[in-house]
Amino acid sequence: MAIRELKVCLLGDTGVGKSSIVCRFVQDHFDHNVSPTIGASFLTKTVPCGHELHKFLIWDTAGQERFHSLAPMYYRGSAAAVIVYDITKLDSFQTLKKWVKELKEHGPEDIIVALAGNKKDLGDIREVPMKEAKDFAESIAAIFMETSARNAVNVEELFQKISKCFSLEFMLARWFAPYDHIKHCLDCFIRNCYGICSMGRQGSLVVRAVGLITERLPDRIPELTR
Ligand SMILES: Nc1nc2c(ncn2[C@@H]2O[C@H](COP(=O)(O)OP(=O)(O)OP(=O)(O)O)[C@@H](O)[C@H]2O)c(=O)[nH]1
Repeated sequence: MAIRELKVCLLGDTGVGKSSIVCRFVQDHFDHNVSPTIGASFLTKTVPCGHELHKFLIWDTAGQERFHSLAPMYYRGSAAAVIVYDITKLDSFQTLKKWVKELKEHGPEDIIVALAGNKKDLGDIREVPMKEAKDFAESIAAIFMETSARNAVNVEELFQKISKCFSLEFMLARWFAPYDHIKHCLDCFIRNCYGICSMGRQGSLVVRAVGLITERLPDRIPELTR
């Protein structure tokens, strides 16, 4: 099975639970007395996604203000960023908005952004209404989940959602989106040829996809070349 490497960074205020989310995802473990991250830490985990394997290269950044200037090193070149806030701390949601702005201005152009409202288990003392966060996520086309690293709620699901954004079907659909006239061909391609094409760099994959469409669906060539 082809392996796709996905660099992912976690951003957000200190104490919101970034390291705990990563620890839950990678080791299925929760530590009540985790120390604040210094600089950043790095972990990996490989998960299946359809006919592919996705290897997450996870950079868990330090939330303390004194480390803020290091963050670009980690979000640069990232395929996705998980911005974490603590649902019991309104301030951490304001910080999240600053991260969104910074990523928009200085982050990779096509980065996938996921917002995680952590400590869902402390819902009775929440300060950030779920609807407000969800609406904000929608307004910036971000993935949204409320998680609990402590109770293992939605952590796996969060990474699955990110993973899906890099699945073959999803990426092909994104690349071909501007070409409405070959949409039907693309649908046919996905239905008929999925699993045959080799994974590679984006360009070679697209070339191969178009090659397969023209080979298998010659009657569609006029649409492709219109
Ligand atoms: N109740 C509850 N506590 C959590 C949860 N996730 C993390 N915590 C606690 O919150 C505190 C901070 O967690 P960390 O994972 O260190 O937070 P962080 O965002 O990595 O912090 P920095 O490394 O300083 O940026 C720890 O005491 C954790 O045990 C959660 O889902 N629920």
